[in-house]
Amino acid sequence: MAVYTQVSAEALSAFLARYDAGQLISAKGIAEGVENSNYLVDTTTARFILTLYEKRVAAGDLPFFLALLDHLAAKGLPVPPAIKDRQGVEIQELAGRPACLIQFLTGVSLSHPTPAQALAAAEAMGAMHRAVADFPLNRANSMGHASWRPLFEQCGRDLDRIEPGLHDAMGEALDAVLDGWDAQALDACVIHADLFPDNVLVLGDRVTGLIDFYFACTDYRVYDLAVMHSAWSFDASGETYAPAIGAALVEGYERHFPLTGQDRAAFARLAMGACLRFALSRAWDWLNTPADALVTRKDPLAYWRRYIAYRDGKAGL
Ligand SMILES: Nc1ncnc2c1ncn2[C@@H]1O[C@H](COP(=O)(O)OP(=O)(O)OP(=O)(O)O)[C@@H](O)[C@H]1O
Ligand SMILES: N[C@@H](CCO)C(=O)O
Repeated sequence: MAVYTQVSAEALSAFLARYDAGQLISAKGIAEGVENSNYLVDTTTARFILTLYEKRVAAGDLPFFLALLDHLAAKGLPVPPAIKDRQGVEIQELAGRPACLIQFLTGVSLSHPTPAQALAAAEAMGAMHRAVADFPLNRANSMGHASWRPLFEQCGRDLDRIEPGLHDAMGEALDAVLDGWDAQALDACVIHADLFPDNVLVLGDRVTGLIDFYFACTDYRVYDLAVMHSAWSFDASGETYAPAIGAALVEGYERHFPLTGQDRAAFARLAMGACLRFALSRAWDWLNTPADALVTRKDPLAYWRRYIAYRDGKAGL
């Protein structure tokens, strides 16, 4: 369960008093997610999400994320902007953490997407990439390719505790994927970088929310599609590839950005890179989260298996 920071009713009532947001009725910790602490907050006037930012979100990056959400919301994308208090302040401090009160969006977090939902979500990602064309800010990708080897080295030989031989196999994978990564002549823009099914809200086949922009950054545009492809087109164990979902993602995305020959040629490497990014962040968390923590650790091997599928041409475009 992703509630790392507990908030008392008194502290939350005092926090809400800064806003025109009614009186506190209830606040429930949200089980989903691994990065931040999230509460569903009901007041006498509305429902909100309260997010307290934890380990991987630097407070100094919050103005970028919130400006991006405001920009996308102003263009009609279904993203949840932060609420401003009476003084116009969006970023507060609560229980010792940076905190924001966020607009609640209706819809259901996806766990087992259908091809129609995949198509709609990838189309929404394409619309997002269009909408950032005049967004003036940039943010380096803190979980981008330059961070993978340092993270691998921090995990070190402990990787072999996850699976014997994993350390050397991942080392070889990094050598192969990183060689020439920088030299790829691909478009870059602000991307979501973590658009997993659980970060898309839907009602039926309609996308009602794109959420969790806290890895958003400037990187190769098609890398965002590759992240999405790796997250959506496999079962949870990473063993079974679902080509119909993969094809639906590409079809949806191409409604905004038809893939060029260069995009297609780069795709397998981008997807392998995405797999290493998530295998490594999961491995780090796996090795450093106590087994009795109130958060469900995500399986790094489920991402390592995806890497092998892309490498061996068993998944892809
Ligand atoms: N604005 C919102 N409106 C409605 N529900 C939301 C909103 N923001 C978050 N949620 C709910 O809270 C859950 C957790 O949120 P979120 O994915 O942002 O957490 P996280 O810890 O950052 O997750 P992750 O592990 O994906 O990085 C979501 O799956 C969704 O159900
Ligand atoms: N979406 C990521 C968590 C955020 O880094 C994962 O499933 O590993």
